[in-house]
Amino acid sequence: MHSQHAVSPSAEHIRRAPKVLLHDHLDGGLRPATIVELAAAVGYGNLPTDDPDALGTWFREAADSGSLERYLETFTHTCAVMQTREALVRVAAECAEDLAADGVVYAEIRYAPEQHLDAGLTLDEVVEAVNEGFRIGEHNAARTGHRIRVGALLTAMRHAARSLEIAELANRYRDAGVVGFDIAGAEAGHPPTRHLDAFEYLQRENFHFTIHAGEAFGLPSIWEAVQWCGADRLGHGVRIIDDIDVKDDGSVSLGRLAAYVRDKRIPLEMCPTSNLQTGAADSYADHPIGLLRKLYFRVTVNTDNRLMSGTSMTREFEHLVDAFGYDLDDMQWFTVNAMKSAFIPFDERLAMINEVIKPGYAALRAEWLFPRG
Ligand SMILES: O=c1[nH]cnc2c1ncn2[C@H]1C[C@H](O)[C@@H](CO)O1
Ligand SMILES: [Zn+2]
Repeated sequence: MHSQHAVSPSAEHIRRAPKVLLHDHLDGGLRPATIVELAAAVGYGNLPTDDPDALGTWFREAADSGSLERYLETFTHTCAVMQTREALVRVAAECAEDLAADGVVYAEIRYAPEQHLDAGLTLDEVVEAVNEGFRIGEHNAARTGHRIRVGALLTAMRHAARSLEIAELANRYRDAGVVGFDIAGAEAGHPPTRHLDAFEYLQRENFHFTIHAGEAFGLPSIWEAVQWCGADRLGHGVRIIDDIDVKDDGSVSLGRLAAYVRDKRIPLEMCPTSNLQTGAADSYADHPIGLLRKLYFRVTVNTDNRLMSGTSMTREFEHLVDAFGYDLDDMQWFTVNAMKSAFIPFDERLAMINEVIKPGYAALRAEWLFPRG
């Protein structure tokens, strides 16, 4: 029997397959050439180099330190050039265009509005500029035949004290382009429970949020995010693996927390390349995503920071195909998982799955039936 299922998808297949991205930072995905141009326009003189190629390499190498704290230092440069309305509109538009060209059909892009106030913008102006950029990017992408929908997640920085204000901001724009809330930044020493008032506010408002947890710090951070804060999803969550015991005979037992996360279908926003750079995993083949997928956790595949990780959704899937032998069915499984876990309304998620994602994979799977010439 000739079956597409046994065929490893090519890079071109992977790029054309519909993909869903839930965890991607706006300030971690700029085009190097755009950073150089914006820096010149706003007079930012601290870039390590003005050559776009060299700058792209610099970001990847600087982020490849094995430490989340050092990784996060590289964002000083991207945030520095994202302080004006024009810059934010442009960066957001290019983000949507780049993702659409990579075959992403739905994306939730996060950023921290509080990091874009240095030149005098208000929080509301930041949100409105980014939303405008996403709409422009969606429109431009559609004109080139790539349809994408982009929603914003507003991030509060976990070392700062503005989380309630940012949660209120997110809720204010919830029917105007913002689909949820997030907490990011250095994990060790900044437990999510410090931001309980923000999470409780969002719960009272029936709004959605995800929390970066279990990346640089282990199970206690995941436990707090889930059981104290009520996170709808976990950013990374890789350390849930510490609560899973694989015995020599291959049998597996889950601790209480891992069982809870799986039973409740709590989505894990996994970002393999980012995890290798910050030291949360040693290699693609050793990345917990392989075991978690086998155990049917609600795993999703994400880019985190395309600039710092030199990655894209296509590249993340290429690495996983190499490491675990995934085929188009696996890709569809990850993609449907992600769409089910999105923060847009249920009927829209279902329509994306049934009208866009499944038909897209079906068309790719059927290609072997037709001669190519
Ligand atoms: O992987 C991450 N973990 C924690 N914080 C992160 C990660 N990637 C980016 N950030 C931070 C740096 C950005 O400036 C901020 C908002 O996007 O979120
Ligand atoms: Zn992140």
